[in-house]
Amino acid sequence: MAERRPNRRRGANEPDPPGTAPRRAALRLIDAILRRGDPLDLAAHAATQGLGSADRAFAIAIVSETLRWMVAIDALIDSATAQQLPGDVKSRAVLRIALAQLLVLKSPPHAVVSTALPLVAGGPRRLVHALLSRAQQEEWALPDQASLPHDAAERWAAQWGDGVADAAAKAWSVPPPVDLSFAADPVSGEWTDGVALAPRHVRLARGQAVESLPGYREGGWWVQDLAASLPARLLGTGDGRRVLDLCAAPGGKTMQLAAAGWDVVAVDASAKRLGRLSDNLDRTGLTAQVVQGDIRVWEPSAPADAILLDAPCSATGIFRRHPDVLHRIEARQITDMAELQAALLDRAARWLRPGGTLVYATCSLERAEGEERIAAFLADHPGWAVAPALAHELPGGIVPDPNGFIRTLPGMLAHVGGLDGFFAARLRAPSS
Ligand SMILES: C[S@@+](CC[C@H](N)C(=O)[O-])C[C@H]1O[C@@H](n2cnc3c(N)ncnc32)[C@H](O)[C@@H]1O
Repeated sequence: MAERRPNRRRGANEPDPPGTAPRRAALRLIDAILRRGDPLDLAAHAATQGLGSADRAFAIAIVSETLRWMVAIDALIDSATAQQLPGDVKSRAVLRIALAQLLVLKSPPHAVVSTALPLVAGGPRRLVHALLSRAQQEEWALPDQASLPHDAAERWAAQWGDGVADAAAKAWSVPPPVDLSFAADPVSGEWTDGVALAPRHVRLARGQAVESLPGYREGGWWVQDLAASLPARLLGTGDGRRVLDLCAAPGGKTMQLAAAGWDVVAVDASAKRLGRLSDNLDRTGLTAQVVQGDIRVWEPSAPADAILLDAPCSATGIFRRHPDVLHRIEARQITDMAELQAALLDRAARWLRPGGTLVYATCSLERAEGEERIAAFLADHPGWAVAPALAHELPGGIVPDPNGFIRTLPGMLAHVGGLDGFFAARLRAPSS
């Protein structure tokens, strides 16, 4: 992107300096996330409309790094202002994205300042200018480790202990590696840059363009965090038996199940997300029956041998990849999600043949959406039992918890790039 030095004074009708458009988009996007609570990936489309792909990627990078480092950036802003700027004023948002560019993305300072000032037109331009100048003169720097937003830090310290909350902050400070799941064991020698942490898995260092990796077109693999691949592994091979993949889109687990020989019925309420699932099946050459349905009302025509319910959840476990999540999710949403999960689990349990297996999973780091959900389900459904996950079913370094559940936490496998936070329980239906 071409950049130029800022004019000393700009007239009201002067055009924005080059490079302002992606920053303006970043400002819209961060507003949608922090004020309206919109997810980054949904809001990005509207906020970046009209931008080319490089500017769009830049706007999203600004927002992602702003969110990841926001606690530390806010502390810097507050240390330099006599009166604390309210959390939701535009000038704070402009300072946040400008400081993320200066301190994280290392954008040229003159470009950061010249493009920040038009964003506060009609507001405290002087304050913004003075603070950004001070940041440069005093060579402000961020700490080595990002801090979690207050609510998440408190919730996780209370649920998992200070060590896990600290490991989460560490994990949040660096973008995560790229995990690939394979339909069949990868050809040895083809992935020498990667490390296999489980069968049909390769982990690559971050920053690789997925489309340029070997075999992308042939569709032998797809991107899926190692933790996200664990629930489907609990169902083993299908040998043509029928599995209901409930809440299936965009289809990471559908592809695993199809590749493992299951006859898959993939159900999801979202037509748009099912479109991505169908694209994924087309690319990988795997097959599944794709059904659009809300499982609060939809019903299968016959009982299934197995069910995978990858329930909608707060998604707090995937905070490394979605740095907006921890800024958006509040206790109330976790409670609402837990209620929905209970309803979906209750319906899914009716659709299994006697003695069949149901795997329940969420990408959440909240007990209310995992351990507590299953405890409540078992209390309400006599005859159902936990079929404990076994150590040999899991990658080395991950062991089932004392209840036989899979609970991946920040800090696990940290020496090889860590894991998303996931919960999975395998349950057995009564045999009659
Ligand atoms: C965690 S995502 C699923 C991820 C997917 N299993 C995978 O591995 O790629 C949850 C999904 O639940 C779907 N969903 C939410 N509520 C639903 C409902 N009532 N009925 C069916 N699908 C629902 C959402 O559209 C979303 O695609």
